[in-house]
Amino acid sequence: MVTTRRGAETWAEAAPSTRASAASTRPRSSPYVPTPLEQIGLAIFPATLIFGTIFSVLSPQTRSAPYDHVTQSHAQDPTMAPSYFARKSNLFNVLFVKQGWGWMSLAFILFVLLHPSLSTQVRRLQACVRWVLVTACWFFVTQWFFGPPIIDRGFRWTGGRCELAEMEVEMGDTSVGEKVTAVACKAAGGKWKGGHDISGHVFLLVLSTAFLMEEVGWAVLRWANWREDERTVVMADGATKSANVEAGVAAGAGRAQSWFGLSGKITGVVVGLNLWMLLMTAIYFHTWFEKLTGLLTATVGFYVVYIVPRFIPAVRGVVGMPGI
Ligand SMILES: CCCCCCCCCCCCCCCC(=O)SCCNC(=O)CCNC(=O)[C@H](O)C(C)(C)COP(=O)(O)O
Ligand SMILES: Nc1ncnc2c1ncn2[C@@H]1O[C@H](COP(=O)(O)O)[C@@H](OP(=O)(O)O)[C@H]1O
Repeated sequence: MVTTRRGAETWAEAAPSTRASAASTRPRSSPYVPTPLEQIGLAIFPATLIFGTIFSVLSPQTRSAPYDHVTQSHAQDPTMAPSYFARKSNLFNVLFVKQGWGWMSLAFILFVLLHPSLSTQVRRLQACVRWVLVTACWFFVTQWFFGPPIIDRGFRWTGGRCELAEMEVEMGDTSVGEKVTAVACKAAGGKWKGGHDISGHVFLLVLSTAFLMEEVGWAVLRWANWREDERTVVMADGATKSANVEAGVAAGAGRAQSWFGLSGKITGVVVGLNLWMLLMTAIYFHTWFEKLTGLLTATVGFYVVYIVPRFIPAVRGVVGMPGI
């Protein structure tokens, strides 16, 4: 907790002049990189992946369970799988992650509609624009990108193929090999093998968690004025200023009320489940490199939606910034 000269006051209770002088002496964060607070939040993702990967190597139960490199999973038989969470059929995977974008979107919509910090139509609209952008990113990477999604295109560019499709190509149907996706291949009973398979689970779980952390985190921090907003932005004249100069509502407007509200708490549950399932993917599925590329792909989406607007004023004018 940050205290003032008198020692007993919290940062939020301090006089505005005290906070202003502290802010002016504090080094400014760069608009080109996440703030120190965001860096702490984002570090959770690589830390979870590293911990899970190390755990999978050290755990005798996990190491001794048979692993299939084509399906990127351990034996699925309940008597042989190292854990309930090592099975693709586990309920958290089937009902939660496989519908993960839907759950994240539901939590977000509830937050936009119910949380008092998003009191104006402009704030709600800009939050929805950011959702459309991250949803387009998810859609292009995992569902469709003018044909097969980016994950499937990457798989084929790196030499992967559907074994069944290859057979058909040999029989003269050359169009099949070009059009096939992981879903189509598996549905046709083929084996999707040989390429680099970016982890869709890592991508989805990281991007949707980072999205909720940005949207709910900054909105609640400013609403409660629990901590000084550290974000900086590049203005149209090239000057770098605190993001507060563009804020429509004073920080701390909701200090006397419930900070998170029901919708913020629901978001917390989705974030908690996401992180748990990210850990399970880290322990039981994929190679470390496929998890890393899942993380990097999500990081690109995060950077475009949340950091780029800070240094391109025209983009910021359209998408806004959470909590501002
Ligand atoms: C030409 C311009 C086109 C612009 C297109 C813009 C984007 C439009 C998006 C339209 C759809 C939005 C709908 C959003 C509502 C939903 O949430 S959809 C319902 C829920 N579905 C999911 O959440 C599916 C999530 N699952 C996955 O993404 C994948 O299953 C996976 C987890 C990433 C991995 O799958 P595997 O099979 O395990 O590999
Ligand atoms: N945490 C998890 N729990 C259960 N299954 C998981 C999982 N993480 C990944 N998987 C499974 O591992 C495979 C590869 O996942 P992805 O590429 O999305 O990261 C998928 O198999 P299926 O496609 O056969 O369902 C997926 O369901």
